[in-house]
Amino acid sequence: MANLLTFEHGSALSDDGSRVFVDSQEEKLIENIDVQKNIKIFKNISSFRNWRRKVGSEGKFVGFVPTMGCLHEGHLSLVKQASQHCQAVVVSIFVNPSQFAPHEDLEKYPRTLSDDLVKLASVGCVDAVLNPEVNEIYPAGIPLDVEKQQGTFVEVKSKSHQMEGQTRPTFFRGVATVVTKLFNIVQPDHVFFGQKDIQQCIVIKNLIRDLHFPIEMHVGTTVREKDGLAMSSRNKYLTPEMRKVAITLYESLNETKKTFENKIRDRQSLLSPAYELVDRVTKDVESQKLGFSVKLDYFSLADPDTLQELDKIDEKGAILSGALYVGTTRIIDNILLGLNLKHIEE
Ligand SMILES: Nc1ncnc2c1ncn2[C@@H]1O[C@H](COP(=O)(O)OP(=O)(O)OP(=O)(O)O)[C@@H](O)[C@H]1O
Ligand SMILES: CC(C)(CO)[C@@H](O)C(=O)[O-]
Ligand code: BAL
Repeated sequence: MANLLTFEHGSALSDDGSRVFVDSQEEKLIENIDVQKNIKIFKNISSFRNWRRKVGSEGKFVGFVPTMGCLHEGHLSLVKQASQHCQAVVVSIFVNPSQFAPHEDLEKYPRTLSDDLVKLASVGCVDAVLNPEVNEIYPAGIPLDVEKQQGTFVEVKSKSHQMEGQTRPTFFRGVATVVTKLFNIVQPDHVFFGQKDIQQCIVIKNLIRDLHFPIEMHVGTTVREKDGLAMSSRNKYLTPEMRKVAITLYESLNETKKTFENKIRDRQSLLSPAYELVDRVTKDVESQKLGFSVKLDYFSLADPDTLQELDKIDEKGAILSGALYVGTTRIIDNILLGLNLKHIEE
């Protein structure tokens, strides 16, 4: 690596303005990623913009995968999808404070940058990683208490209060705000989000439309572990005992899916088997005294456009989703009934 200019402890600025890491642990990583695989790692928005301008002037389409890091195969599948649509792929790694409520896990959220970079390098199709500091993204600061916040925020009304929004009332405001900022910085042509966070996809679809972003959104199917558990960075929090129990959420959604496939369409008959399974597991875990508890947050059977809860599914289909606490870890999942992902994308 030529002409490194050290500018803060543990990191350096290469001559094209991209940031690389030079502490002893990561020195090898630079050779691996920055030189061999040619991933540019940007800490700084203005140096990213220089790179973006150059890529645009070469006539390349830019695909963008926003993440909070602690990458797994779900993220990598979006990266691969991006490389099929675009000549340049950007991944952001930014744990966004504004989508965490004060009681949530911002502090302990896994931050695994070195591992993430190795994974991205192994995919071989990532051109740039944007890893900004919180104060650059939020120049006015970002206290988690919404009442104390200052500056500019984005809300997608009528899509943010249902389902996930009931338990996390300011979550989608935080997501919409940071995604708007990231879209303004990255200026992508195509963006890639995962079905696992299906309501987030719907919020972003509306945001792109309402704010006239010239961006096409793609939704990647949920990548699952062998037993069916949706991959998720927060699965890291689960102990082996919790991990076994976590599959209950997907299994219960599948109970409802089987009922739907038997041509049943009314809410109560559809959701009963799911509630029964969770109830059974909740009691089992309690009686086995495993040292943690299981608690259902919600099941939702919602209209795919309005996100309103349905009493009956019609030809339009429905989003079946749920959230389950396994100990203090909250996992989410969903299955589409009678519609496909194209409907969510368009
Ligand atoms: N299992 C998965 N399959 C496909 N895409 C996924 C999967 N998990 C996450 N994604 C997508 O990756 C993008 C970045 O998500 P994020 O970094 O929050 O990871 P996460 O695993 O969802 O984390 P968390 O556990 O905090 O919800 C989002 O668009 C998300 O929907
Ligand atoms: C879209 C996102 C990166 C915004 O912080 C986050 O909500 C996520 O990882 O799903
Ligand atoms: N993947 C969604 C990020 C969050 O739950 O904060």
